[in-house]
Amino acid sequence: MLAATEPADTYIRFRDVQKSYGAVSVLNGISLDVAKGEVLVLCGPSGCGKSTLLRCINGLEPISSGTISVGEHRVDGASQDTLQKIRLSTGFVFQNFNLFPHMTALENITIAPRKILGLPQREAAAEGMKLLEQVGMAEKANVYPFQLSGGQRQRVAIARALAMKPSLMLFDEPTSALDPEMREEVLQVIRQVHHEHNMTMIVVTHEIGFAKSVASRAMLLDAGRIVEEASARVFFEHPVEERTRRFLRAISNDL
Ligand SMILES: Nc1ncnc2c1ncn2[C@@H]1O[C@H](COP(=O)(O)OP(=O)(O)OP(=O)(O)O)[C@@H](O)[C@H]1O
Repeated sequence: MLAATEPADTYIRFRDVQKSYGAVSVLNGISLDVAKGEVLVLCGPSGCGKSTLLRCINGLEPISSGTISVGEHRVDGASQDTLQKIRLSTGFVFQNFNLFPHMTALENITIAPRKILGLPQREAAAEGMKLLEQVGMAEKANVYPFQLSGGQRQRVAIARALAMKPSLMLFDEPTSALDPEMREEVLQVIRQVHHEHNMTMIVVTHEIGFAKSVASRAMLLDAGRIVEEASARVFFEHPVEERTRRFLRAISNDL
């Protein structure tokens, strides 16, 4: 049952989440709601807990206390069966692509639908080709990851995540390993995925232009605490907290 203050269309809900690695406390009382179809941009200094927060969402990291729910599922304390359901409905795109090096672009995309969903090869390949077209990579279907640029690898990784028809996409610094000229092509694909699928997304990124163009909300995390959370327009143009202003100045100077 939802509390009266919670929006009915909440897809991800954190309540007072704490996460420690041994004696090191990494998330310190995170409470957060992400609505269905919303794009939340998450930023913060190195080591503040951004990747840990993403990994807690699909149970890759168990939390120390508090509660997390995703869709109809409670993540903390979930059975392996439930965790599997949550992970299958969550696409995860990492900084370093994590493509299988010995498989072509198309094979990278079809492997999970074939092995996990039991899709016949022909159907998986047809779906895979559609996705490669969507990310502008159809002509590279039979090419291996080492023959692709970083931006192209990341576009294949996005198509691979989409092949499982997720309801949620988590992006962990998807462009930070890329040269500046390749970043835009990946950001454009992420924008397009959102527009075409109206998918709920959390994107860890410091790309302000991208965040302004696609994010509904943005949030600054520092030392495992939410410093500021606001609409993307307010967050990037009129942040309330001095810490946010300082952070935004610092990342603008790095660009
Ligand atoms: N498996 C682990 N065991 C122990 N400590 C960890 C583990 N994973 C992360 N940490 C620590 O937790 C803290 C937060 O790490 P996390 O990767 O979530 O930060 P981040 O904000 O994503 O950083 P970055 O921007 O550098 O990727 C860091 O101090 C990190 O060293």
